[in-house]
Amino acid sequence: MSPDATPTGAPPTRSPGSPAGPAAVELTGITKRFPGVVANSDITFSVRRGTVHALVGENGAGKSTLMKTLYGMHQPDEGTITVDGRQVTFHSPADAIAVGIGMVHQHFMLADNLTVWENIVLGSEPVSGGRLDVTGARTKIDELARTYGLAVNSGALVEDLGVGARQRVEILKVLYRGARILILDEPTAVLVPQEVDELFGNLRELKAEGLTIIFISHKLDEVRAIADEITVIRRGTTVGTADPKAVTNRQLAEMMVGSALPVPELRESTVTDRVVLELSGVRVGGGAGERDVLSDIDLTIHAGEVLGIAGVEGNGQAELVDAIMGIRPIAGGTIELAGRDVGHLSTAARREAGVGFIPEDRHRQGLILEGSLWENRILGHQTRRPAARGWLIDRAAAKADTRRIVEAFDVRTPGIEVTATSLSGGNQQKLIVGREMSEDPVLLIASHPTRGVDVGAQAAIWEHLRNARANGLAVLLISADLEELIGMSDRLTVILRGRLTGTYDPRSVTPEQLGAAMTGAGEDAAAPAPEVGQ
Ligand SMILES: Nc1ncnc2c1ncn2[C@@H]1O[C@H](COP(=O)(O)OP(=O)(O)OP(=O)(O)O)[C@@H](O)[C@H]1O
Repeated sequence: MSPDATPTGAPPTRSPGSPAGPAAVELTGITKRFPGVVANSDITFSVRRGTVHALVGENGAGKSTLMKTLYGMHQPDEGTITVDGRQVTFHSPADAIAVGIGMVHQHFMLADNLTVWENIVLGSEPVSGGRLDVTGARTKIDELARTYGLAVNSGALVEDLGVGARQRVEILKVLYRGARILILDEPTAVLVPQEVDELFGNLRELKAEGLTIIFISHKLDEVRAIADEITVIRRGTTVGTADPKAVTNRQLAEMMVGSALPVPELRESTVTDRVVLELSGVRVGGGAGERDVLSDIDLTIHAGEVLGIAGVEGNGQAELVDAIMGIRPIAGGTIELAGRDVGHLSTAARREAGVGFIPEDRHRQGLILEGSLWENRILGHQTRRPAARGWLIDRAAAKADTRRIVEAFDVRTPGIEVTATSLSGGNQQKLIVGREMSEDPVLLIASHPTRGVDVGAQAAIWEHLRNARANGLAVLLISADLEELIGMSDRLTVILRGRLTGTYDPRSVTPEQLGAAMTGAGEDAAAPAPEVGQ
C-alpha cells in the first residue's frame, strides 16, 4: 500500500501480488494511457484460481480499463499478463476467449428477437456434417445450465426474459465458449435483492467447479458478502488487497475515496401542496393483441416532494417514464404538468415546460457517445438557454456551462472537448445528472440516478437532489437500490405488472417489506402512508 492511501483504522490488507494459492490471473506493472489520462499506472493485480475476486474503486479509478485489458479489448502500454502461469499477449477479445477468459458487460448484448440458445451460440455456431447442430448445441447449453445452477429455458425468446434471466444467458454465453475465468462488470447494478441472491448462488456454484470470477462493483455490502478477496484501485494504481471478512464498508470507502460512507436521507419535509405532476387513469397499450403494459395509473407529485417507485425491472417502470416524457403515446387518461394537460405534447415540448430527465440507459437515451462533453450538454436542451441564442447554438455559453457542470458535479475528465465515450461510466452518469439538474426543472424524472457511481459521487448527487427538492423540485425517483429509494423518498409506491399497488411510508417500511410487495407477495401488507403535504 502506498503511504498516502493508508486509511484511518487501517484495514487488514495484503500486499498485492502475493496470493496464497496458484494464480489464475497475474497482471504485473500494467500501464495504459489515453490522451491526457493515465487510466492504469503500474497496476499489479493477482487472482487466485477458484476464487471470487472483487475490484473496487471510485469512478474513473481505472477498473474497466484494467478488465478490458485483461479481456483483450485494450493493449497495455506497459506490463505483462499471465494466465494460468503462462504469459500471454492479446490482440483482441478472441485471443482472451481462446485462453478461457470471458467477460459479461454491464450493458447486455443479447438479440431480443432470438431465443436463448440462439443467442448463446451466436458467433460460435456448432456445425455437424455441414449443418447447424441444433440438438448438440441445446444439449450442451442445458448441461451447462444444470451444472452451474443457471436456470433458463433455452427455447424462450430473450425479449420475454427479465433482467436476472438475461444475465444468466450472458453468463452461459461465455461458459459455452469455454471460459474458466469470468469477468463481470457491475453485475448487480440492475438486479433487485432477490436476483442478487440468485446471482451469488450461481457464482458460488461456479467457484465450486473451480472457475475464477473477477467482478467490479460499487456496492460494498455485496462485495463483502461474495468476494474471497478485494482489490482496491485508486487513481489508476493498486491501493491494496483486503480480506472481506475483516474489512468494514467504511474502511473500504476510505481506501477508495478517502472519505466515509454516505447514507441516503432526506431529513426535514419540504413537501408543499402545489401539485406539479398529476397522472389520472393513464393507460399504455402493449401493441396489437397484447395486454396493456400500464393500466389505471393515478399518481400525484407535489413541489418539494420525491415520489419513489419500487419494482422488479420490467413491471412497467420504463413505460411509465416513457409515457410521462412523451416517448410513448398514452392510450387513455391524462398527464398534467402544473395544471396543464401535456399528455399529447412532444418530448421536446415537455422538456421545454420544465421536465428534466435522467434516463435508465445512459448510452441509448442519455448521451451521444461520439459527441464532445459540451455537445452532450446541449443534447435535448438545444432550444433553451444557455445553449440557444435565437435560432443559433451559443457555443461559448454551452462550453462555459459544461465547465460549470464538470466542476459542480465533479466529472473527472481531461477537458470538455473529449468525447463522452472516453469518460468512465460513473462520470458519464454525473454529466447527465448535472445537465438535467441545470436550468431549474420543475419536475425531474430520475431513473436510477446513481447507478454506477461511486459512494462519494452518490453522496454528491443525493445532496444535489435534496437541495433542489428544498427549492421546490418535484422528483419521480425510480431505483433498483432500495436503500436509496427508502432514504430519498417522501412517499413510496410499488409498480407490479403495470399497476401501482400501494403506498408506503419510507419512514417505516423495510427493504424486506418492499421486496415482498415488488414480487406481489406483500400486497396485503400495503399500509397507506400518511398523505404527505396534502
Ligand atoms: N476509450 C477511452 N479514451 C479515453 N479515455 C478513457 C477511455 N476509457 C477510459 N478512459 C479514461 O480512463 C480513466 C479510467 O476509466 P475507467 O472506465 O477504467 O474507470 P472505472 O474505474 O471503470 O470507472 P467507473 O466506476 O466510473 O466505471 C478515466 O479517466 C476515463 O476517462
